[in-house]
Amino acid sequence: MLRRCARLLRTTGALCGPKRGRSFSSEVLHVDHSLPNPSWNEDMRLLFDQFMKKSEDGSWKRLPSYKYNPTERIEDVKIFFPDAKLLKEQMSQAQLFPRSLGEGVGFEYAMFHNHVEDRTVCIFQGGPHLQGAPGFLHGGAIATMIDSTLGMCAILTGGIAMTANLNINFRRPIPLCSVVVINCQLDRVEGRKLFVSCNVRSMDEKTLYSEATSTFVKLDPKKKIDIRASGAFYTNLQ
Ligand SMILES: CCCCCC/C=C\CCCCCCCC(=O)SCCNC(=O)CCNC(=O)[C@H](O)C(C)(C)COP(=O)(O)OP(=O)(O)OC[C@H]1O[C@@H](n2cnc3c(N)ncnc32)[C@H](O)[C@@H]1OP(=O)(O)O
Repeated sequence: MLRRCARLLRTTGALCGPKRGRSFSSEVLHVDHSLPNPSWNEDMRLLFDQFMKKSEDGSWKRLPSYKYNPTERIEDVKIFFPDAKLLKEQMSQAQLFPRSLGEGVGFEYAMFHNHVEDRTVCIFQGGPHLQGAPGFLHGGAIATMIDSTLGMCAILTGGIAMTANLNINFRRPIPLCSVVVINCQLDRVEGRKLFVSCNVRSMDEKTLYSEATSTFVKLDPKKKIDIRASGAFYTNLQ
């Protein structure tokens, strides 16, 4: 495992985050990070190929994933924010948290969604900078990927929604640099509430690492979100 981590560390830093005031080439802005890169180990590639095969008949779809907000996404969420100008300024500097670390050292993942079954699967290789207990993934890193996968499952089914509640049972520690599969499903919808759940298992499915249930709430366009009310977020960007 240590040798694998060392190899991952050597591949670090292919893409650095934007610095304020700099502009980015469309090459950087439009990199789809859910495609294989040199830091992916054999297990990750094998699972990716298996899901790509499943996607051939259209039942599963690979979800592209970008570090920076595509313009269309800003348009999608504008309706919930009273100050569209401020939103645009802030979002132009923002990076998707799980994509904000260098290649191979943080969150390497690809998600696939099945629209018929309302299921989302994430194949996830947690890199050496996500360590919690020595040799194992940090619980917060696991929670991040669980939240992100549940979030995609909820959003793709119900539209723009946010995590209202997330319960996780951590059953076994996840070895650093190993590959796990996060299997999410939409359980039910009640009004604006989307109930989703998932488990995190080893590639051979024999080890159950974690289980989670969550409630996402669809945002109500009548309730605008005032970015200025969130002082920390706003002042950090000044
Ligand atoms: C932002 C969308 C982006 C879209 C683009 C997609 C791009 C990339 C996707 C990546 C995936 C990311 C996934 C990660 C998601 C997150 O981590 S979100 C961050 C963490 N969450 C938050 O910060 C949310 C903070 N909370 C709120 O803003 C609000 O509380 C709320 C929006 C969740 C709900 O507020 P409101 O709309 O006012 O709803 P209410 O009227 O209060 O309640 C509606 C019903 O929901 C029930 N409810 C509310 N809160 C909870 C709760 N904590 N637990 C359980 N249930 C809750 C409430 O009881 C109401 O139910 P009834 O209708 O009365 O039955």
